[in-house]
Amino acid sequence: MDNISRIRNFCIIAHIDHGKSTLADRLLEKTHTIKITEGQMLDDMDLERERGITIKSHAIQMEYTAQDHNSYILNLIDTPGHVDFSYEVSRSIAACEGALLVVDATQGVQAQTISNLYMAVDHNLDIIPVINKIDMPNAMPDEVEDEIVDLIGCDHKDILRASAKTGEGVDAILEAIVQRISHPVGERHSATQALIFDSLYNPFRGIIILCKVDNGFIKKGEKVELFNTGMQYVAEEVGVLKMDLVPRDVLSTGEVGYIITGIKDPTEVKVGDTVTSTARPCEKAIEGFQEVKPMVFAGVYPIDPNDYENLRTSLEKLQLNDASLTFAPESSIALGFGFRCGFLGLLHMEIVQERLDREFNMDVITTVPNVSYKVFDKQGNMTEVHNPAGLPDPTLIEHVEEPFIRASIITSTKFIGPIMKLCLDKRGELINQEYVSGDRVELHFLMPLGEIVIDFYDKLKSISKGYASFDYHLDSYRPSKLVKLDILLNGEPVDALSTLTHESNSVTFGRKICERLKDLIPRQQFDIAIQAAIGGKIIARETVKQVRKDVTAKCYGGDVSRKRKLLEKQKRGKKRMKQIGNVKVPQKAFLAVLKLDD
Ligand SMILES: Nc1nc2c(ncn2[C@@H]2O[C@H](COP(=O)(O)OP(=O)(O)OP(=O)(O)O)[C@@H](O)[C@H]2O)c(=O)[nH]1
Repeated sequence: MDNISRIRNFCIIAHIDHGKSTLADRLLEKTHTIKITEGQMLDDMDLERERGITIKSHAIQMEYTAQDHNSYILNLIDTPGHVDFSYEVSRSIAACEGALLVVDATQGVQAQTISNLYMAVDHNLDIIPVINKIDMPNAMPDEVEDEIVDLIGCDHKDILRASAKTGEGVDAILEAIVQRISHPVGERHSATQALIFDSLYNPFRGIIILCKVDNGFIKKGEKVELFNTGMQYVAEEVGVLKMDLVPRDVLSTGEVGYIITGIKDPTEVKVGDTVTSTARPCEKAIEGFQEVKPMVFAGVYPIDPNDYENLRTSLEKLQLNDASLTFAPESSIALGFGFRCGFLGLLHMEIVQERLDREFNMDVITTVPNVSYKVFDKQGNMTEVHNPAGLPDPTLIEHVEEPFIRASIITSTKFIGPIMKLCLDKRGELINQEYVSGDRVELHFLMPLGEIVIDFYDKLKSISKGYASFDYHLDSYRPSKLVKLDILLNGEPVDALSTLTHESNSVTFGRKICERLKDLIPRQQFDIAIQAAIGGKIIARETVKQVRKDVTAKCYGGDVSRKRKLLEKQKRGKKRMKQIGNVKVPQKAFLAVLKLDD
């Protein structure tokens, strides 16, 4: 396909649950790309379907005959909406010329509507605003239209109205994509430059690179080079992405497609890198691609120490299509050998843990998540610490800095009181507040990221009854009075349970953790003392009393098969338990800190 003027590369951006995936399905259906029978076709991972959210971005090509009777190629890149996955949004945006900005007619503009819009505007995308869910009885399309006009400064007539559920207004969206989104620009005859925006792992074919060709072309069978690594490969197969991979002879300027090179090692392919042709090499990589910045770190340890190498391979494979995941080996006295992983947020962390379990059959323990700290010693040297256990001796520390974020919260005025209280309790500072429309306001806070990762999002949702949306970006590192809180089980400190906390509430925090651990650690054959300590001083203590009865006692000498069954059952129940000293600690206990007030 050489006619670049007939290509449209676009993505759909929206706040979570505003209907991106449903609209994507409807576009696929209207263009006869697929027949929708059940559920949403683009969310193909089980996990996505169960959680009803889009985790991974997907790319798919449609053919559409427009009112001008010409046939167009529309490449849609679906994006996730949760705040943890904004990185995936940024890389989809980098491969597109336009975006549908979807806003729910019952909810109006929300925090990620704004942040995604800014990202799209930064990349000079043509924006088509769409008010979705107009079929709902409580839809307020006129009010939402006013909000969008205020936000983008567009004309009322530029805003489309649709229902992704009933299909109303979807034809007009397809026409608008053709008419209002620019076609890609690029030089077919210049050096080859293609942006890798995603990659997939296939056990038979190796790594599948998804890319958009910005300039030049890539031919089947020719040699290609990954710009940043300098590694060369043969493009064994190239093609476009429909519901399946569709092989082609060449991928031309402006096209979105895939390359199979037989690469087996996931670490060789970096999302954001540029692919070029060795015959027509480019001089510079494609710019403007946002570097991935993990915000939250946690230890991930195999329950069975023999699984360490398997865990490494699994993480490498996961990283391949989740470029925002980082990991480095670490060891813990309590847990043995594992990895310190970097995530974009807590939801991302949970999803990685579940994917390790489901897709790679790995049983892992995840430790308390924390942010990264900058530790300055008395000589003025700075080290970045991703694990509280790695904090140097307090006598050597001059000061510690922690990351602060700028949070934006959009809500109804009636929730301002409780939201202010929540943010101030989390050491936040109100910067300003602005009216979005009617009774809705946007609040800006400066807050420590460490407080957000703990349980902020859930609390915000509950106090606002779901009517508050939240977005954030990193502001700066600032000095904070942080202390390390250690947890001891039967007198032994457990490094994997250490946390850094603000001095002002460290004692209350320590007490709450002990109480929570008491509920989470099951009774065993002996009493278990749980203690919290700061700088060697015990500040709280709880005891888990011993069990009285041996569960298998009544089987001794009796029914062997029954006893085996009972043990099997216990074994399954123990799946996510780790033996620390003589105490068995379940996965939940490592994350106790996240749910202190439940
Ligand atoms: N009534 C009605 N419901 C809709 C419409 N569009 C989407 N929905 C519903 O809204 C919910 C969220 O839709 P999704 O398409 O999953 O939203 P999303 O924006 O893709 O969500 P994430 O991928 O998780 O960000 C689902 O229950 C849809 O069935 C619509 O036009 N009308």
